[in-house]
Amino acid sequence: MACMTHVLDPDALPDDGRALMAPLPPYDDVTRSDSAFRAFLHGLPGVDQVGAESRVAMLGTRSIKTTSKAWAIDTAISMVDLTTLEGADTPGKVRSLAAKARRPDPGDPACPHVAAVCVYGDLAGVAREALGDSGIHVAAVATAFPSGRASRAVKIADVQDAVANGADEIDMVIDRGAFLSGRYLDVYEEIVAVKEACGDAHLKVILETGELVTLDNVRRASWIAMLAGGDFIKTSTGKVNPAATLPVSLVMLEAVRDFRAATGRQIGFKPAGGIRTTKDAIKHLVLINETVGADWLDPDWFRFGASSLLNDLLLQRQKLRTGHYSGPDYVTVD
Ligand SMILES: O=C[C@H](O)COP(=O)(O)O
Repeated sequence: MACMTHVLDPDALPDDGRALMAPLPPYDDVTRSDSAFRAFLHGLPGVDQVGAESRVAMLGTRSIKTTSKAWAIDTAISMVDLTTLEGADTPGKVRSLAAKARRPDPGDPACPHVAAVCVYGDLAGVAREALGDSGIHVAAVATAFPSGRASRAVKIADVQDAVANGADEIDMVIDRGAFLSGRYLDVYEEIVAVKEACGDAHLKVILETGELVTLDNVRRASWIAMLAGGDFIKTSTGKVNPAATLPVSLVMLEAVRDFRAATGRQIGFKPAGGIRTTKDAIKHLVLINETVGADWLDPDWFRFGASSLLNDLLLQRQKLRTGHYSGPDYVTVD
């Protein structure tokens, strides 16, 4: 992953922990108090929900040529965080997922590998070992995923454990209870603390947009996560419906676009949960291209969090190459 600039300037840190929370200019002042932060977040432009829905509906009707489709499928494969997040996960399941991540189509060496394997923290070591020097990242969910209901100390220990086990990407959940009761600074401070605990691991901040009620809240939570130093903002855990809807993705993409324009710092975006078809993936690629541009069309800056999307991408890829769908044993159905 390309080097990302940390939002904090370590040389500027006085002794008290609060200084750890100074975001980049021109926003260095907005977290000085609860009321200042609330005023900033509620002063962000309101989201036109009807406009967002009609824009994504319009983009969803775009057709793409067969040659572009082949490119889009391979690009989407290279952006998948291949995920298993079940209580019944075993080391064997993670090893077989890692094998699939490395060689999604064992019959075609030209098929790209995925971006990352995403697991619970206790299985990060198994994934790390199985992925070896493939260049595939190990992402671990942490901070009492998916509810986020635990003390901060427990969440930090969860992150440290996942990193010690070999995760180089941490997918944290925000405290939605704090967010929805207006305690924005608490949400912010927790992300800052988790980022510190990540060390060199990159941090994806899951907003769980299906619980945030409005698109205005999605915009506010995106800004909290970006100001706090998240490397990526991510829609959902995959455990709550609705998850990665296109209007939500549009709002979050606008947030990363506006944040880069204001601060010069680029933040990645990861829609996750409920993205199962090649059609859904291509709609997202069109949305990126139209909203933030080609700078984000790269696995360093865009990921799909998905457990079964890869299977459909492989089926459609095979269909493009051979003109027909392969038998049911061509992809593992999981
Ligand atoms: O982060 C990824 C999600 O947990 C996967 O959700 P999904 O099973 O709906 O693809």
